[in-house]
Amino acid sequence: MRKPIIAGNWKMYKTFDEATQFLEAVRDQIPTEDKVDAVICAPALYLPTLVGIAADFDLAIGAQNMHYENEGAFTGEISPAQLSSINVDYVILGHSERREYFNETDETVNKKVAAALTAGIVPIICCGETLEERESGKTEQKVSGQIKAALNGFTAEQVEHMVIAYEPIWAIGTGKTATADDANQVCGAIRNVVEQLFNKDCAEKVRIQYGGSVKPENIEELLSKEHIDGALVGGASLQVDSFLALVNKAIS
Ligand SMILES: O=C(CO)COP(=O)(O)O
Repeated sequence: MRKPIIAGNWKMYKTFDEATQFLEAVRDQIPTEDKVDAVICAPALYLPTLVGIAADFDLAIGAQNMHYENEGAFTGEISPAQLSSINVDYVILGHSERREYFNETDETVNKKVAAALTAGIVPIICCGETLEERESGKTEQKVSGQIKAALNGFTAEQVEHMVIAYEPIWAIGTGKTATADDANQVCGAIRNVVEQLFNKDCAEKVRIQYGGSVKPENIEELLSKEHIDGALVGGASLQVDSFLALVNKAIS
């Protein structure tokens, strides 16, 4: 049985005060039983403060990106070693917005996954197809290619602790959710790829999230499906009430 993981991706939203107030508000309401992993992936600027606030309750803090080198002349970048030095637990890698606007490629995602492992940070590896790819029947081909590239060079023991997020690009921030059955089918295809590349045990252990217009109203149906182990949530993770509702629904 895989433990569900609900991760909020705040993207480039919230001021510092809004971010700290969110965590203070969540502090006393987050479920204490160990039945769900709740994560907030915040703007890098706030990570040390948020890690400090969340240290005494059940919320993990993640970054939204990082470089693959631990140090160097890379102005404006943040390294895996720097993230781990402030006890960041997770990092989102290969989000479609980074692939589209910031030249993230399958190759850099693969290097970043390796760097995250070395730094002891759990990667949340994103994949997903465009509307055009979906409509031309290329969804599984696209997603399998991204996952094969991202997982190239690792062992089953490493991969089983990673998180994969299937986020169809056309469903991100649009209010259009893939149907639970469609999302489950693609998540199942990803699990098959993991089984082919590694083994059945690894495929059964790796957690696969769905992302794209997830909200309290649709999360239960998504999570009721065999291959969907959680959600990577943008808009609905920005309000305390909806984030908590998502986390609570993941355990009920
Ligand atoms: O991109 C996403 C999470 O990484 C999804 O965003 P929305 O939940 O706002 O559609």
